[in-house]
Amino acid sequence: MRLSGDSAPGSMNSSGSGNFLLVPIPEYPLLDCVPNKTVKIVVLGASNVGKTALIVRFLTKRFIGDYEANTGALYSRKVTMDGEEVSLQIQDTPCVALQDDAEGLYCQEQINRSIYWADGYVLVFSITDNSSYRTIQPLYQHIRRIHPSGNIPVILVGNKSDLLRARQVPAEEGDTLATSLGGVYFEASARENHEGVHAAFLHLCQEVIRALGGGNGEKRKGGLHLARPKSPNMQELKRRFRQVLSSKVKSATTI
Ligand SMILES: Nc1nc2c(ncn2[C@@H]2O[C@H](COP(=O)(O)OP(=O)(O)OP(=O)(O)O)[C@@H](O)[C@H]2O)c(=O)[nH]1
Repeated sequence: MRLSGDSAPGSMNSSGSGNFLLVPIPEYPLLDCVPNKTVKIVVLGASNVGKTALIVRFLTKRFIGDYEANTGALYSRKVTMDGEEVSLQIQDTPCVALQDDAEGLYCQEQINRSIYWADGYVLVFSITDNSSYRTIQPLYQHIRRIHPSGNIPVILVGNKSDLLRARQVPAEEGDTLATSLGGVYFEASARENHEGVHAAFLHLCQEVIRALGGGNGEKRKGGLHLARPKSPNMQELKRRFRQVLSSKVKSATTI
């Protein structure tokens, strides 16, 4: 899902649907990235598992409960990790779904772009929804098809751990699956707890930095060649850039 009003990050504007709160997420311009240290993370999973809620919890420490339908927002943040400044970019995505044969995935092109673009992957299911758990393996295989070689930094998050009575997926299954994907399993509740969510994202960031060799953020780009995902932030940036250009042209022509 998508945060209401996230095209105007950082503002407290309450316009738009009255049913949704706007959480201000501190942003900085993408052009202002920390040189050579950018960590790009994409959050993937089935519908209603809490992808947006986890991102919002991680970035704002808050849980707001209701979110608008997701169009794939990109959030950017400067963070300090192990004493070093890092540009962190987190891509929210529309849901993926299993095909009828339960092997393949319905997956929008926008998601493929995000998978290609990212350095690290948060695969989310809900512990209360077994079918969301069953999408994880095909989802990982899909990522593998886009990145056929090399290490894929990945974590598996079983969200909604506050709903213990409705649990459909035992923790051991999450653990086993994560291990088989070469990642670590985190159980978390975006609703109830910031620490678990924070620990999960932090772990992935560290894995990504390690995989990039502490290097320049440029990684293996085997497989498909896909453009960077479009995001509200980039579009806004381009709009501003065009504005500046056209004002320069105007002032140049009036001299
Ligand atoms: N109880 C509980 N509810 C949660 C938790 N995380 C999210 N939710 C609720 O689950 C619903 C879906 O959350 P979203 O963050 O919109 O999920 P999403 O995966 O982005 O959904 P899609 O846009 O369908 O892909 C919302 O009603 C949230 O309030 C959680 O940890 N515990």
